[in-house]
Amino acid sequence: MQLQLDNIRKSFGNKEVLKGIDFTFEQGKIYGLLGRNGAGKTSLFNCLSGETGMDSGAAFLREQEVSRPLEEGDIGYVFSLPILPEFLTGYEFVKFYMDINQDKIDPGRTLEDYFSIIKFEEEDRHRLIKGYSHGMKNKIQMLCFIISRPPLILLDEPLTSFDVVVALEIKKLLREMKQDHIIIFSTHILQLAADLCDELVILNNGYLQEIPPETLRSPEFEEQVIELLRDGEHA
Ligand SMILES: Nc1ncnc2c1ncn2[C@@H]1O[C@H](COP(=O)(O)OP(=O)(O)OP(=O)(O)O)[C@@H](O)[C@H]1O
Repeated sequence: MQLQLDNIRKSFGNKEVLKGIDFTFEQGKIYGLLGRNGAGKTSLFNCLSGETGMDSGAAFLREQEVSRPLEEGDIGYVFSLPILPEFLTGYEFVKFYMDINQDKIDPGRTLEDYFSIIKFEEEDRHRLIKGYSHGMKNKIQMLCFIISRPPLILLDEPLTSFDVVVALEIKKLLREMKQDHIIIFSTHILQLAADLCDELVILNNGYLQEIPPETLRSPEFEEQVIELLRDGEHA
């Protein structure tokens, strides 16, 4: 499976944020999406998920030589600011989410199993989401894609809100899941990107550019990425 982005453009007023994004992402890999503040990472995710309309261009999922337009149901999106029904408890929400995704659930897993996967304390499961910390809300959002297993998973800087133990668990989980998905992960933490991701892409000056794999494993990795980001500033 591949995700093909074809000349995606997006402007806000006079500001052209995405100037023609062309890229092919492959199943089985975790992609790190890097870019300066305001580069357009969230805008790209929003365009893909349908949160925001793109001005032109398109996104396709390609499977066994057949391409079809990417649809909302193909995407699991973890926002940097989690959006959840605050009036429900975590338990109520996850139960509801499992009910509406019954056809997609791994049949061997129960609601308790899912909460254990994200290390969610028993006592917290029955509290209102309204009172959850940022990291706890992010965990619940992550659980949604663990349950429904969509082909494309977009993560907008999620691991920064997790404590080290949970971050490690989630990294492990993403690595385990990657075979069946396309995972794109935006972050400002270069070490995390180098550690977790199979490939890195930089959003620079409205375009998406691949970082050569040899850079990812080189000792000068950080310097080279910062250099690329600086170059983009003047492009
Ligand atoms: N709804 C909107 N209306 C107007 N401008 C917007 C809107 N959404 C994003 N922008 C602008 O588009 C540009 C890209 O923003 P975006 O949030 O996509 O960047 P980002 O790479 O995710 O940044 P950061 O790393 O700081 O989170 C910014 O200049 C931002 O102000």
